[in-house]
Amino acid sequence: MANLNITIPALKLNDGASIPMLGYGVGTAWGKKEEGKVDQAIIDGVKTAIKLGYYHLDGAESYKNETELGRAIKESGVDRSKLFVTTKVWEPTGQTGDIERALKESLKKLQLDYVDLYLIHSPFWAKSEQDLQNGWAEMEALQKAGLVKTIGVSNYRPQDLDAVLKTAKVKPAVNQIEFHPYLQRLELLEYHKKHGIATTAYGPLTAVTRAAPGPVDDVIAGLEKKYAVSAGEISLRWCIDQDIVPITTSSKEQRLSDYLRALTFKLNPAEIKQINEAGQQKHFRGFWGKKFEPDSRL
Ligand SMILES: NC(=O)C1=CN([C@@H]2O[C@H](COP(=O)(O)OP(=O)(O)OC[C@H]3O[C@@H](n4cnc5c(N)ncnc54)[C@H](O)[C@@H]3O)[C@@H](O)[C@H]2O)C=CC1
Ligand SMILES: O=CCc1c[nH]c2ccccc12
Repeated sequence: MANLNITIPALKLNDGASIPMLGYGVGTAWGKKEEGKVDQAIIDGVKTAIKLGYYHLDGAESYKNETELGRAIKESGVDRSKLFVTTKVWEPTGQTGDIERALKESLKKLQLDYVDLYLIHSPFWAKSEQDLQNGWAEMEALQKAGLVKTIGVSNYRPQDLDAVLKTAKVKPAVNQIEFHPYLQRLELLEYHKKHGIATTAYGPLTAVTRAAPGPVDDVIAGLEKKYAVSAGEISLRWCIDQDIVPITTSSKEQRLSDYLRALTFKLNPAEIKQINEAGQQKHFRGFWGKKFEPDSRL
């Protein structure tokens, strides 16, 4: 296996912190049903990713594997300050103190005294605008207390961000969303740009994996040939070249190693446009489908 020995570049966030431009997700591939028994395969998978240079690790309370993520971090031997660790709070109840309790529990499992990025996993728990605003105020307090470096959200739509921004003292630094050629989120990306919110992308390989075949196939095949990389790497680069941070995952070391080739070339604006135009001919949402109705494209 070629060791590319690549340092993943970083994107500056609106609070001055830097997020590595490619993340490793500890989520869907190995989502555990129960917290219970420690799963060595998850620990080994994260350690492999770290060994390859994936220092941006994307976890969540709901993945029920923060214990494994924490052990892998410890056993990796990489200095904590070099890693960028994200976790997410699942469904707060709206009661003050709820998010703080969840974070403290996460930190305990992760064996960390802070996370680099803490996200509210989705807006769908909130029963009102006020819930969203109170939840965000709690996040601000946690940042102030030093338990998290950067705060953000995930799966928030323009209307959810509108509610948060009405009362926010600190703007969300990040919105983690599903993003790929078949779900381009143009209105939301415009909103992010206007407010200085960075976009991180889950499901970045969707168009070439679970939503394939489709109208981007020919464009991507041409680019695979031109840059001598795989469709996955073109998909990741398509995000990076739009200043969007892809979060991918695999249990296969070879795939994770190959994905790093996404950092060795650049798509030109015409190539990005070709993917965008082809992608807009199909719509596909892989996660949270029902929750996004009636407008699944938001
Ligand atoms: N905030 C949220 O609501 C969500 C966050 N996430 C985060 O994003 C991370 C990545 O999400 P994914 O959708 O898994 O990302 P992804 O689109 O990069 O897909 C990765 C998956 O595709 C598979 N894959 C890769 N190459 C393939 C090929 N050639 N043929 C078939 N399958 C192939 C991998 O084995 C892996 O399971 C998760 O681990 C999690 O951390 C994921 C979903 C929702
Ligand atoms: O974050 C992605 C979607 C999701 C929400 N909860 C879980 C639990 C396990 C795997 C994925 C997810």
